[in-house]
Amino acid sequence: MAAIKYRLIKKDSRTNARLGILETPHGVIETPVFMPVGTQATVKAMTPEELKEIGATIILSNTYHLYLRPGHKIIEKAGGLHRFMNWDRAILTDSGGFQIFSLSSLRKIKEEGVEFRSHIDGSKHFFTPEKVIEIQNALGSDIIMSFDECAPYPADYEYVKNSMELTIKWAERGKKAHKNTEKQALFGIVQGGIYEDLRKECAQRLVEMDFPGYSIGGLSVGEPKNVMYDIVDLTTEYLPENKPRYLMGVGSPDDLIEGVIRGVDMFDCVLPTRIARNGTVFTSKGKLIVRDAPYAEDFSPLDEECDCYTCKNYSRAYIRHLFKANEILAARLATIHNLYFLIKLMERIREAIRQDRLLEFKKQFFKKYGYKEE
Ligand SMILES: Nc1ccc2nc(N)nc(O)c2c1
Repeated sequence: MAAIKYRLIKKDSRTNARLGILETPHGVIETPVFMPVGTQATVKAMTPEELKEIGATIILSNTYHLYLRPGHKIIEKAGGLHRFMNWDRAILTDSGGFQIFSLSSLRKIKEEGVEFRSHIDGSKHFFTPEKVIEIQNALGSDIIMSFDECAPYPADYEYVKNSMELTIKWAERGKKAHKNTEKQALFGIVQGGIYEDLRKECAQRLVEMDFPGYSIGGLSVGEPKNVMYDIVDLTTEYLPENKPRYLMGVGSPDDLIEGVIRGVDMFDCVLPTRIARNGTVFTSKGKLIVRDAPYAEDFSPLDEECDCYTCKNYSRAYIRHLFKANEILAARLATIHNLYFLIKLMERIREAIRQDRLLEFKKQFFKKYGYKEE
């Protein structure tokens, strides 16, 4: 029996959007889904109960960070990541490839693996596809990622081609090393930069290896939005309909809608939690920097149309005050709201697919939010 089961419930009649159900060992997930990021075994400023309250069904954590601190062996001794962080719904762990390239200094990429220095204390480490699988097996996450190289943007064709070849080899080695297939679903990660032929080749070769799900990596790394959208469009074309597609590191409200339209089922992004801590929140009429002066005597909620705990109980003036006073509650109230906003957005997207009016929903949301149509 495989660790996860994806069922395609309905395809949108005019786009590549899909309504699906993803069954995992830690609960059922309705897709398309937004996954809050909990890199170091916590979604910053949120308790698991608050995450459940806002409707989160799956969260992310990270191999690179948890290996460095507190160490995957300690988490294994604690009974695994679910037990350690008191989260009994689904967890997806990223493999660390991306974090090594974005966080650590002194990296040496070889066929065998990647040598890097910890961003915490400069100690030297060596990740291989086998090591990364072993760490994720110890963490016990429900969905785990292959070890990949996320090519930088921009990068020339030769570099991306070699990098993609390495990602394929590492995916094969990781798949061989992964024994716990009943409990943990290993996804392949499609790379290939912005090059159509490399994306097609990478997707086809990963599909031949028959993973239970596929991530689209190497995007949301600084490329223009329309380039990202085009690469997503062409990559999903080569991925099987009956398996989930996960667009890594995305995103903002417009990116979520555009990604769903192009056939993506799963998303994660640090944006909602990160900007919340800096006092920027999503609202149905666009982003709002609540710490700004105009809100000093604005006693309305962050968003008139939002029914989250924050919007039901606190005013912009109060939340602005908390930010100005550097109070911890500021980050908590803004984070609750931002995560709820995106999780609610996904719920409205799923409803729009059900009613076959996704494009109308996009038009209406974009107009109100202040986005210009692509
Ligand atoms: N934008 C991103 C975010 C996370 C990623 N994780 C992995 N493993 N690979 C990528 O290409 C990513 C890209």
